[in-house]
Amino acid sequence: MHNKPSLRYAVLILNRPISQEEAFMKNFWEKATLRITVDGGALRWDQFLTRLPEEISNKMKIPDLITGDFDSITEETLQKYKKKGCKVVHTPDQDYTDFTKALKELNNHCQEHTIEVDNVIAIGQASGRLDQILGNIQTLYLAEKQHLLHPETKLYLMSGDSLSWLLEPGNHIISIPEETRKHNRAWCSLVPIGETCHSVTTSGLMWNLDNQSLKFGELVSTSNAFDGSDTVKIKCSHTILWSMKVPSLTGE
Ligand SMILES: Nc1ncnc2c1ncn2[C@@H]1O[C@H](COP(=O)(O)OP(=O)(O)OP(=O)(O)O)[C@@H](O)[C@H]1O
Ligand SMILES: Cc1ncc(C[n+]2csc(CCO)c2C)c(N)n1
Repeated sequence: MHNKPSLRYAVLILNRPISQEEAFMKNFWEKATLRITVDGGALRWDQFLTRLPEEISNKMKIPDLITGDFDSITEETLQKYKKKGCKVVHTPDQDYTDFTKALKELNNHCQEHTIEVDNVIAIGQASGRLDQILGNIQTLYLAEKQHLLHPETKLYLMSGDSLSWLLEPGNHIISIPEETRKHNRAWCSLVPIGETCHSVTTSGLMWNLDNQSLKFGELVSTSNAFDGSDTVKIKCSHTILWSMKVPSLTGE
């Protein structure tokens, strides 16, 4: 047995209902190195806390940072968290989404406080507004292309029991949790966003690709599945969006 390196991560709460199971979300929040709520995300966090017994929610850590253009958070909630001592950063720029701006503030905060995180996990149901969902994918791209985060920091979007991130050109090995492998409807997908991925080769999937091209209007690998292997291996020539089911965090 060897010790796993400690996981340093930041959690970002976007403006969607938090569908994660209470025990998971509570631990995930408490163990984070940094906690950020993005605009209306502060309301969602506040609502989530009402699902926990008061003696527990009262003892929980407060957000380190509340950001946004503040068109969604209520003044009451903003003041409540200010009083608790949360740092508030207003990001009024209307050329970037609050999620994108929150990543910049996260990076500033890390530099100011000499904090390092290996992973940033943004939590928010992908639902309702397709433009916001696509905007969130654009943020994944901007984080990479505009170096919004430390080059070693990975960014993930968690929506209910689905986890998504970008696979940059090259080779990737993804460990598949046992619970996902055994689940008979565990899905995954490889989606080329904005450009053709000229060559993709995979192993560990129900529908593997062999030096094939992914392109909208031609081939896009949605509703793929795992073949039971411990890992999925992917070689891609261009950036693609990988999404997969993670162990149920919703009790479903
Ligand atoms: N329907 C949705 N689906 C997915 N993500 C969403 C949705 N609505 C909001 N979000 C995420 O939560 C963040 C904060 O949402 P909020 O509603 O406060 O922002 P907004 O003012 O409507 O839009 P923007 O974030 O672009 O300024 C958004 O930047 C986005 O990442
Ligand atoms: C070409 C272009 N399209 C849309 C917007 C609008 N916009 C994009 S992000 C954002 C913030 C939302 O809270 C707003 C209003 C823009 N600025 N530029």
